[in-house]
Amino acid sequence: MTGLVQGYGNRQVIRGMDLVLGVGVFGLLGPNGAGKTTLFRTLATVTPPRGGSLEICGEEVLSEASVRRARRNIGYLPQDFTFFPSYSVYDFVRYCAWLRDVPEREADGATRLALEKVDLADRAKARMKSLSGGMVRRAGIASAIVGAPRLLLLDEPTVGLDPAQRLEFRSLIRSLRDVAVVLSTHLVEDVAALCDDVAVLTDGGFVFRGTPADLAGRAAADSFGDSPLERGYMAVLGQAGRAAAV
Ligand SMILES: Nc1ncnc2c1ncn2[C@@H]1O[C@H](COP(=O)(O)OP(=O)(O)OP(=O)(O)O)[C@@H](O)[C@H]1O
Repeated sequence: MTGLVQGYGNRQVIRGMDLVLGVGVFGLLGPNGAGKTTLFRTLATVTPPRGGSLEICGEEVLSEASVRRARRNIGYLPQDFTFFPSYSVYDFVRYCAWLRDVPEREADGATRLALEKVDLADRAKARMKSLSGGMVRRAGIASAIVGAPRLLLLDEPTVGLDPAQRLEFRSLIRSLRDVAVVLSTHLVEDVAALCDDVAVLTDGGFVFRGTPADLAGRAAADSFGDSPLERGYMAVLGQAGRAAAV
């Protein structure tokens, strides 16, 4: 994306953002209201940009036809995703495969594979409304990865997962090949465990981009936090806040 602008009403939320992503896991950190979900919705082509340009898999997203082509390559797990409660887990993921134009002859196999990857194969026939919160989140992850998208957008995917499930989620993400993953989280340990590249978003712009080790290196002697990465993150936010106040 180049010079991307996004907002609501008179309010600008993303202010002229440039971002190029390749294969790997890109972590997006930022406080509440920083614009992470707004950025995800724009990358997922749910909301057209107000300004600037967006290119997905080498094609600029402009016309309705280019949006449709882009969506075939995008797996998106929104922060609050919806589903038909009476659908079975299998039908929910299969429906998402259909929405993404996964070829008909591949859709059943892709659905089964996605359910296996999130360890829900044995619940395939259960109704969505009968699942626990963590299982619903795993079904959502399956709906995002079904059909092996090239761009995977995961907005706070680990919310509601228990510690064992979070570890399984990490190994699932590590097992993905040839995918650009964008992962937003409030848990810096997820970033430390998964990301090669991390950015801190605040007030609609990036105030940091680098490796998790670079971010940890930004910690100052008086920074808050229980780990080097948390202290680095808090230091970056503190510096951004002071700069904005000047
Ligand atoms: N539909 C909307 N209409 C108007 N303003 C909105 C809308 N959605 C989000 N906003 C505003 O845009 C800003 C960015 O919100 P966004 O949800 O993108 O932040 P976020 O970084 O995802 O926050 P969180 O960590 O709480 O999920 C916030 O000030 C929010 O109030």
